[in-house]
Amino acid sequence: MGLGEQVLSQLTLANVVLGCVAYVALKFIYQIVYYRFFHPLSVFPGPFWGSVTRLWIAWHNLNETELPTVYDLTKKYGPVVRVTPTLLLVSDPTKLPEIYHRNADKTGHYITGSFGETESLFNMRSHKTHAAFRKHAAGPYSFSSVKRMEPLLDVRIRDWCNKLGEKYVSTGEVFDFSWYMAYDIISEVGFGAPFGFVEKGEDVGGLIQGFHDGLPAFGLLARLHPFTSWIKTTFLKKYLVAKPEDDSGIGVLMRFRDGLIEQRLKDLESTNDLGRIDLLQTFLEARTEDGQPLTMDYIKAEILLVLLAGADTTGTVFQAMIYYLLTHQGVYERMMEEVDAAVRNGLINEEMPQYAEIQENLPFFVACVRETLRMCPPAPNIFPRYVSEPGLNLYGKFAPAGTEITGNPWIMHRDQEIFGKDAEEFNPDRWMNAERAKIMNKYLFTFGYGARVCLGRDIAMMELFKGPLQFFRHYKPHPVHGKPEAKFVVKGGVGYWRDMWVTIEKRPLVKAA
Ligand code: HEM
Repeated sequence: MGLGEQVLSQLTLANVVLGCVAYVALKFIYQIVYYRFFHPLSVFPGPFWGSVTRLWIAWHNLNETELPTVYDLTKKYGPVVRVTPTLLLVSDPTKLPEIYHRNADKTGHYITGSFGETESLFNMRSHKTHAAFRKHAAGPYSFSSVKRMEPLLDVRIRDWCNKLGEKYVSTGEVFDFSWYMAYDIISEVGFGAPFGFVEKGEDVGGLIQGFHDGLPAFGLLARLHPFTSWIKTTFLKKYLVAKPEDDSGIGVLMRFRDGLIEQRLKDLESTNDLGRIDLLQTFLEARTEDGQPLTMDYIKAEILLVLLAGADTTGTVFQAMIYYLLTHQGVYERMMEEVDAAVRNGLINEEMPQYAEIQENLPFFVACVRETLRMCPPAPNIFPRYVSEPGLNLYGKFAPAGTEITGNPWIMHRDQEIFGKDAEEFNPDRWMNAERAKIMNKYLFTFGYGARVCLGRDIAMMELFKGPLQFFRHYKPHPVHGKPEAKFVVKGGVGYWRDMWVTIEKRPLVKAA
């Protein structure tokens, strides 16, 4: 029998299966040995499984254990930990400028799919492409535009405060302090009308639920990115990429967005000037260098991003602030004394305090907001970038160009060198010293860092200074006993509070003397 025939005679189904299994096993062993001992990042410390496969971080992400696990690892291994075969997690905030410099490209972690197929600013990986597109969005999001939106925010905050009075103070009803005001404000500044969360007192159209349901896919797609890029080239793509036809998850928000845009285009058919100052209108009016409008797919992606990035995040910070003040009675009392004195002395408008007045006259209240943003960033996530040429020296070890590198705001904000020995504690006083506050602000990572920093930061800050202030002036929240304890959960890299059960009582409203 010839050699060929001998080989063919062995080609049974069992042998083929065995061969495949052996091939996969050998490849896996090769990957383990290579990544653990020969890869350039093998000089950095990290957990065994994390350093040889991305499945380790994906698994923790899915189990909602990624944040505590990697935080513990930074305590064990120091300021740089290898958390995937190709990704270094840095916990030292002074490294932020080197990681997030202006030419740093985002990595494949920002793969599109979980939020739809078209790239928004958030997903654009090349810093050059991003810079070209960010120009179009910079105007609408600029501080002067946001200042013009302040009266819109005032209307929503007023509505919300009234609604709370009607629905909860008069009945004494227990409720789960939620994001409703934040969602209505975002739709007001984004599309010129509230979603109606406050009005209806419910999660309209299941949008919040849809967002939360979409988070595990967001986290997984990103963490398994070389693999998910490949899957997107196969027939399985249709199961990975969110689309408006989906019954749950991000599809719900996409349908909602499409309805809003369709309505706006219809309205524009009857008149060219709707007198709108919302973000949707500014995107529709934006023109490229050669005078062309932005494509509808791109506008849709940006508008979805406003919904995804703007509402839940601010709502979560608001919830966190309630939580910290409920659990730090002394801080709450000091904050309220400052607020009441400022109203009595005519330093802030007694009906609706304005953004500039708050910043100027309520230092301790402002410190409480900043401390909440430090302690509880609503995206306690990884934000990876590629190290660019010629590579990066990290505490005597070399990370070559192309290495993926990231910080995580939740971890960086607990750095004791920058934020103090009590960095794990909620202590707004740390912000009361101007010199110290300047340094801490420099390394605050809640809104990202560098050229890709959050575009909606001014909108969020205005909302976070005004909304909680009005709430605390009008109402005193009380924790509810006999309900599950409030818990900060992180899904797919996005955090939110579960079980923020409170009752509220009306406070006697302080007036100007
Ligand atoms: C407390 C509230 C918010 C937090 C903590 C937050 C956080 C962030 C972070 C961390 C990034 C950068 C991500 C990265 O480096 O990959 C980002 C980007 C972005 N955020 Fe926010 N955000 C908030 C509110 C908002 C609001 C209210 C809007 C819109 C109305 C918004 C719109 C955006 C946009 C458009 C980007 C992409 C910017 C770019 O890549 O050029 N965000 N946000």
